[in-house]
Amino acid sequence: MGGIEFLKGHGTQNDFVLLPDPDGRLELTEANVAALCDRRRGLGADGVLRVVRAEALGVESGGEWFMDYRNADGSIAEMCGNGVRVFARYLVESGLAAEGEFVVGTRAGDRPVLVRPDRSVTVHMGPATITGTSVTVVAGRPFSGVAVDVGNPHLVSVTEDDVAGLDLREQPDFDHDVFPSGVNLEFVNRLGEGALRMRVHERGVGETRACGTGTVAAVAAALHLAGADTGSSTVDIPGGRVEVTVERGSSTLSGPAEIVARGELDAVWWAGLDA
Ligand SMILES: N[C@@H](CCC[C@H](N)C(=O)O)C(=O)O
Repeated sequence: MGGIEFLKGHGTQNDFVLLPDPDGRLELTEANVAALCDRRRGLGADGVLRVVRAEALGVESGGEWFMDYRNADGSIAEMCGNGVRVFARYLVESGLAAEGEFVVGTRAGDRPVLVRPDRSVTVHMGPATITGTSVTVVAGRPFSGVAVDVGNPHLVSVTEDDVAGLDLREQPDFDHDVFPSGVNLEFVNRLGEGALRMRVHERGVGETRACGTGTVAAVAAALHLAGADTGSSTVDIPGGRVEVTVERGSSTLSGPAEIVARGELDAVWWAGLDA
């Protein structure tokens, strides 16, 4: 039995296993994705990016390739900003797309990307929509936040407390009536004009070292709280720095993307995961 091709990559240390599956033959289940992403019994990653032709899934897209994204716990999410950058980098490095501009299909819709020779990728992330306010509780402390939809749900708390001191090892509480499908939680400090620092607790993963959609949500929320709806900012996360621009009805995310390894999954191990 032949092995299953994989690659490992990251965008600002938000790390992913990529599974090239052009014709949509691989069966992904919650169990096999969770095992693959486990840092002890699998390869370890914050999520899986299945690289599949949109046509093979019967998905409408202006692009040839569809990013089938799964969180580390096996759940499906609509969108992943760092994942799209890594996905695009892989397509170029493997000769499946030419450097420059092309479109990647996602569950949140088409995302145009620009892949540069210096390994940085800009993604057009679509609208960042303010949907209301809510509260999250970290280790008994409430933080009020701005709810932002970036294709997936976010609650952004801009705080004076140094976010470096937060204990995000446990799932913070949130209002399940406001976020019935769960929510990504961002905690943000303003560092100065056009500069933010952020930590994140991701839905379906836990604390990660970066979240692309989260950084777009953070900039949109910080602008909103300052009475603005357009602007640009750097966002420092534990895994590095990205640049975000929010406009009316659109946004962009720019940052690095790396492919770090490639190999084969053991076919017997993989087949046994669902047994
Ligand atoms: N890390 C991602 C977001 C991945 C999805 C998220 N955990 C969710 O469930 O919505 C990013 O870079 O945007």
